Amino acid sequence: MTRIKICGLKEAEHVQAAVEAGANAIGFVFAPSKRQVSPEKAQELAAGIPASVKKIGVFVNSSAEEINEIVKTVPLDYVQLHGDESASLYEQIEVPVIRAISIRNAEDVDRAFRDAAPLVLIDAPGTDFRGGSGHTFDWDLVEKHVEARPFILAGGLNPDNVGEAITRIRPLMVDVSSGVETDGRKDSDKIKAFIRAVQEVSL
Ligand SMILES: O=C(O)c1ccccc1N[C@@H]1O[C@H](COP(=O)(O)O)[C@@H](O)[C@H]1O
Repeated sequence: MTRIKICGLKEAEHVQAAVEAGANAIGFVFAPSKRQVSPEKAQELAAGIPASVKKIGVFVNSSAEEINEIVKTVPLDYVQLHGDESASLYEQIEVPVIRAISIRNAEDVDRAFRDAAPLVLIDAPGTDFRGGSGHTFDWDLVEKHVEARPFILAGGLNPDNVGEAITRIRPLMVDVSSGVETDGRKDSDKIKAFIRAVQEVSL
């Protein structure tokens, strides 16, 4: 079944809703963002997440030292890099890297599918921040690459469009933030609806 990441969580009730509904991964944003959490808050939230649910930290242009310091505080399983980090940083980080690449054109898709990171995430370009814009990108650009390697799909997903995304480009994992919010705050009903929508199409 397609795996599910719910990103940008800051409150225990939303973490609980995501875990109980069947999320496979929870994302904490440590980068500048309206969804940013402190390492201490993420540590507290992570304590309530079972080991089977992966904890993923989102960073933009932090150094390996800064990232590894947070990995010591919060038991992260992966770090997701959304900035201009080079591949040489990957091996300096203590947990596996998910490389996020913004897709504007076919060259960006080629670059994403060639990246050296253990996992790649393809996303729409950010607006105010380096991700989490709530916008989709042109999924047609990806269709010819989908067999090349497993990938994570992000960017403007929501309970209404995630089924079509899975059917068309078959990602390993789908990742959502804006699409499960109401008025800028996570919404437990939308989190559950998103997870249900993935489960229905993945049967
Ligand atoms: O969510 C953020 O605020 C954010 C800030 C900086 C970098 C990445 C961020 N989030 C990631 O963006 C994508 C897509 O989110 P959306 O569903 O379109 O809102 C997702 O991978 C988040 O992890």
